Amino acid sequence: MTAALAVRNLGRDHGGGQAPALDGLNLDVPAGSCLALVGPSGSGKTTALRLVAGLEVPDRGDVLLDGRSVVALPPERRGVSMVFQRPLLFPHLDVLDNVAFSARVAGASRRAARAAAAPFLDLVQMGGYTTRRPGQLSGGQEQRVALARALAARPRVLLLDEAFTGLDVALREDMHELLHQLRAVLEPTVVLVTHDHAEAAALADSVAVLSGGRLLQHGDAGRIYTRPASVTVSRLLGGRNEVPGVVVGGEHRSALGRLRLPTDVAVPDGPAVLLVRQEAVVVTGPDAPGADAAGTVLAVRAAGARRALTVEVVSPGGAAVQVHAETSPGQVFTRGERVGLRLPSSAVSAVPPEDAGTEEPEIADRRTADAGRMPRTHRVASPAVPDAGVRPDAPGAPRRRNHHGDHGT
Ligand SMILES: Nc1ncnc2c1ncn2[C@@H]1O[C@H](COP(=O)(O)OP(=O)(O)OP(=O)(O)O)[C@@H](O)[C@H]1O
Repeated sequence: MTAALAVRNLGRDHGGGQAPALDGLNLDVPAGSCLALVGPSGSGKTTALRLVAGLEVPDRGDVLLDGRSVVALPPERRGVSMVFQRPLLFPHLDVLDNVAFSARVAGASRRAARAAAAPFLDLVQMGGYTTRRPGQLSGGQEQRVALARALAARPRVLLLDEAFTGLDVALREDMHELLHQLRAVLEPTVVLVTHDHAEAAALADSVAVLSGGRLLQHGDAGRIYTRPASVTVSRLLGGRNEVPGVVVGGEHRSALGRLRLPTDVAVPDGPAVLLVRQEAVVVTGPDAPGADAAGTVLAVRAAGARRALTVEVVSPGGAAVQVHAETSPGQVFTRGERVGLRLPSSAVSAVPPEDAGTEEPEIADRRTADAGRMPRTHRVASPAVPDAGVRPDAPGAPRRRNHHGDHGT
């Protein structure tokens, strides 16, 4: 019940002079692994899932399961199930009949289909709700039933399109735990689309970053956040710290001072932007041993159980740079306080500047306009209109309405 998924040069155009929704996508997802697709709204994530599911036909390229092309197969014969942000259960069927649906479509009797469906409801801990109608369930319960229905089709590949987005934090964490358990038992290959970096980091083995229909980077989930290939990827992954400077002999020099780069960060000598994840920055007392820099707290903001700090560091020459950090629960800092900053080498990387006009090396003896540029407010988009897709196992179901209000063809 698992398959290696590969997409090759996958492309989809919608015409009308629009840029391709997906342009030359190449991805390999090993059998049983989980890939997270992330990227801004309109970057082609849902299109990629729909092409894999067979809900749309690619204009170019191929989709392969265990090395065999499935593009000529209808959705219901691909061994792929998709779960959407909205559960899309049949309101007139009880929970068990909803989960039994794919077996019924395949020709099983109602009794046999219900018997086969029951264990999947148990798996999602909804075994006690078999006779309820979807309208009698909470949103989280409905989503569990939708997941059970997708799994009951025994997919080799499970596609989750922002399937946990509408749930509250506690419920989302429950669903994450459930997905871990389901993966251990059923081992489907999973591709999930999410705007939530914590979700991608928690669930995925690898993360692919899309922008404008193109793949910018695909890498190990444990590394891509600390080794983004570019400033753009860093921003798309929610990274907030970008410190312009220069690299000389494996050392980054900036208003922060001199930082030795990890040996696996291969950046040539010259202008380079230092990237460091805000959650990896360690905030200490100003004179704590081992601090890489010291600065003044400019802002403190609640970030769940943690605090997000903005710290201004001024070099001896007067160059200023802002560093974003997240403190551990229990650490208390106030505006105006002097603090030390430690930048663990495992979380530090450097990439060439993308825009020579705005990413000037900042080692000169002057204050910069960085105060206005550095504190990035990265947008973690959340679509205004929830996905209203169809299931591949629902023949004749209507195409979804996309987020821009127009219908598919
Ligand atoms: N049926 C359609 N007709 C025309 N254009 C479409 C259609 N479906 C999608 N698009 C366009 O294709 C591009 C990619 O859309 P897609 O839904 O794949 O993006 P996404 O990354 O999933 O976005 P979001 O995060 O908002 O869900 C967008 O520019 C979108 O407007």
